[in-house]
Amino acid sequence: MRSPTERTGTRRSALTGIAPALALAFQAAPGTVSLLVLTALASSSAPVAVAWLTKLVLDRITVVDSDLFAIAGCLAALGLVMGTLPDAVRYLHGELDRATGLLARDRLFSAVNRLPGLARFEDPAFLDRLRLAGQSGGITPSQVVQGGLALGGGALTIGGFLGSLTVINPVMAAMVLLSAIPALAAEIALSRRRAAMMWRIGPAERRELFYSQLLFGLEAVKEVRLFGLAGFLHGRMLTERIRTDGERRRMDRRELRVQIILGTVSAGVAGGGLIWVIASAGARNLSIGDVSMFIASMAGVQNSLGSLVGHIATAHQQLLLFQHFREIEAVEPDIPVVRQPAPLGPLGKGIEFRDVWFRYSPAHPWTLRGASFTIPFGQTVGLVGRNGSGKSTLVKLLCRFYDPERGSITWDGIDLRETDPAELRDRISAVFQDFMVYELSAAENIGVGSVSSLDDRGLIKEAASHAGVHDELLALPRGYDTLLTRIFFDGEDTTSPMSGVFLSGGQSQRVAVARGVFRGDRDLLILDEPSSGLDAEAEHEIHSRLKEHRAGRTSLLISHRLGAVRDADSLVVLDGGRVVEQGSHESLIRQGGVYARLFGLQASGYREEG
Ligand SMILES: Nc1ncnc2c1ncn2[C@@H]1O[C@H](COP(=O)(O)OP(=O)(O)OP(=O)(O)O)[C@@H](O)[C@H]1O
Repeated sequence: MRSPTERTGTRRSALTGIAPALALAFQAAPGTVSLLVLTALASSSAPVAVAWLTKLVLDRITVVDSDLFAIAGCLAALGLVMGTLPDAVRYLHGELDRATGLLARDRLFSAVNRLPGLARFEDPAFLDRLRLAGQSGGITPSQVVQGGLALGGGALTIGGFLGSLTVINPVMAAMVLLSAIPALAAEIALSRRRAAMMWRIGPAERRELFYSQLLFGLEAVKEVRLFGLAGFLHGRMLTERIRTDGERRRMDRRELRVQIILGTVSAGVAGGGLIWVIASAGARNLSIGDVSMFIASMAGVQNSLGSLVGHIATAHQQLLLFQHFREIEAVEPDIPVVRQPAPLGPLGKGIEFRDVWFRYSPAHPWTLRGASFTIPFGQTVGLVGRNGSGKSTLVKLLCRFYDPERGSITWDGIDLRETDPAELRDRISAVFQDFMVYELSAAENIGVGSVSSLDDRGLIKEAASHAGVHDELLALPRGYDTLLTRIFFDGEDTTSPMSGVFLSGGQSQRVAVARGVFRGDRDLLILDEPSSGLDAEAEHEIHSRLKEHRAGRTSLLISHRLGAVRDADSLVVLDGGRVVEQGSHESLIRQGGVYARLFGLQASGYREEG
């Protein structure tokens, strides 16, 4: 038998979510919730009042007097209330949805932003949970309020009608009430199955989204067109959709079968009641008013019970999905965060990797196998090695996106595990290999390197000059205010200077370098392949500028172009997750090992061309 976690992706019972969901709704919109309670009271008592007033009218119809007109007046007023209330309720629910949606989103994103590392974002189950949490977080509180009000209001209506029905025929009243119990049980079971189904189809929905993004996105369009991948991806996307549709169809059919059975039971009870009431009226045991009251009560009880059961089932299903929201809110940090982190001062001595072992998960092979080396204060260390040797992984450990499984990385002797990740990152500037171009203006693309100085245009231009991209940005249609995008436009007219531009790969990389430079005087500068997309002249220029910028700063420079790192104070050669060579360019060349061989290969390529 499968565990609850396997079935619905969550271990908690739906009922434990009621209080947090209601609390979220009250916190988001207390006034709206109070108004909804009042409208629920009014709309649930109105049908009972209408049924009683109709009975009174029918019983007195033979004597037309002022009382009859007064009752008719009340009926008209009630009709008006019943006619307008649904619109008011709809509006109030809309308001509640918006308020809870905003608050839930705020809380969800705050919880995700609290995660210090990267591991959760690489975990498909976490991503599925995040998607369901995003869907349910905003809706569930409002659905639970709706369910609660339906429960209270429904109880009022049902109580009123059942009382009336009991006066006329207590057996029938009991039968109507009893017929609702299997309906409730069946609907609850169905809602649990639906929640489990939504968790089960999560991976297929994620894959479908991935294929559709490839088909519609700009990122893959060149390869998709050139390799003729559209049909292949389209087919994969439809296959995933057909798979999820199949699951949904099976669920809908199951629901249909249950609804037909429940409807038949309910119609049987109503039909039996009708036969009895007609027979009793024929035998003159019931008045016309009694008949009208019986029919209204029977219909009222059945309708109210039906909608009550429906609301409970919907709220139950939403509550099951709401557990994902609660689990994301309560998610544990993916790297251990100490309660009282060691204060991290400005780097004074250096950073030391000591016998660092790391793998991305126990299912993955070791990426680093006992790497040891030092980045001394004020010096530049060049890190080189074959593809997949673990260079970028070392950078990620240095930024504490993950912790080593064995060994340690120390900052002036303080183990990074003892530090606050935010404080550590505040002391680091980096240009990553897989740098970002944000859908923001050119100035903002540089300014986000240090958000507190986002509006300092002078500093932004200085950083752009350092990265050799100032003239290009100045020449854009709106200079530094031009959007760096091809997708989002400021205006309808895509030819206007308001529209965005798409920079070339090398230009984008220089903007990323400017962002790293703009971050300012941090203790450690990491440059992971900062010039991989640049032409030879630009590469030479940027390395000279970065060399100037690095002077006296502690930095880690990664590059496959060994000419760019040979000037580093020392070089570390990584192979298969181990440091295999260390030293200056000259000493490594003399050593005649991996570095000397790689350097020789690159140099010979240039010599032949020369
Ligand atoms: N998020 C991840 N999850 C699992 N494995 C990963 C992840 N990132 C990297 N790896 C694996 O770790 C190994 C080292 O990757 P890394 O990116 O550190 O190498 P690198 O030396 O920077 O390579 P390159 O020169 O190609 O940039 C590779 O085998 C890679 O497949």
